[in-house]
Amino acid sequence: MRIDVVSIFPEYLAPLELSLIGKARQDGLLELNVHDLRTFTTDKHRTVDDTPYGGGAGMVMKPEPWAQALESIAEGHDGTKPVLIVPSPAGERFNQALAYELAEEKQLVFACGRYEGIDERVMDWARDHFTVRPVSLGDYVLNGGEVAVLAMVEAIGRLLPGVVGNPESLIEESHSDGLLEYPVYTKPSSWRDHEVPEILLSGNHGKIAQWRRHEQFRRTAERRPDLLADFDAGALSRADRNAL
Ligand SMILES: NC(=S)c1ccno1
Repeated sequence: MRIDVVSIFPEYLAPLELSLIGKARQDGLLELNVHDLRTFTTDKHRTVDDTPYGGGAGMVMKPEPWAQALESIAEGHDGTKPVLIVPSPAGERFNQALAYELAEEKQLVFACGRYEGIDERVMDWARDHFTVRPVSLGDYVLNGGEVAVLAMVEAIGRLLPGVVGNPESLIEESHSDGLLEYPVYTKPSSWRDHEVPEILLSGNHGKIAQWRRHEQFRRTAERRPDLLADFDAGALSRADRNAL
């Protein structure tokens, strides 16, 4: 996969040189390019914003630098358009399912807006060259898209083949099966008068699996009942029914 990020603060994306994503880049599992939007300006002040038509507070990002930046990045992929992801509180909600969907793409381009946002005509123009997807991390407002890109690139990048050491660890994570993950424990079995659940010391793998599944349902009901509302009751296995 190729990922491109366009920002007026490219240094904000430096953490993507670290840890799992950084190693994936070094190993050639992921190509990641960060572009400074100001590179695509033509005036001596390298201007990227201007006042909004219709009035109102703040500034709006000018369209031309964005069009030039995006034109320089878009690669043709045997007829499929790259996906242009625009982090925005006005976007579709990012979740694990969308992370898996986007991990299948050949090229993702992230446009980090600042100020009051990017001139909407950029999105209209971009639809001829990209699949344009405004995406929100959550119902809150950040000062720009960079923080959201860090989160999304990590969530997507870790799903790519070879990035995490043990692919098994992706299977039982929160949201991988529509439920929150079960609690985990390690040595010592007794710690500051807090004990590891006996069942986990029993060696009975069937009972342990049942206990873990029950904990997933219990936690999800307690913390995220909305997820249970979406959970397909018809998909409940016999093991699930026993765990409930
Ligand atoms: N909620 C998101 S992703 C966002 C981007 C910019 N401001 O908020």
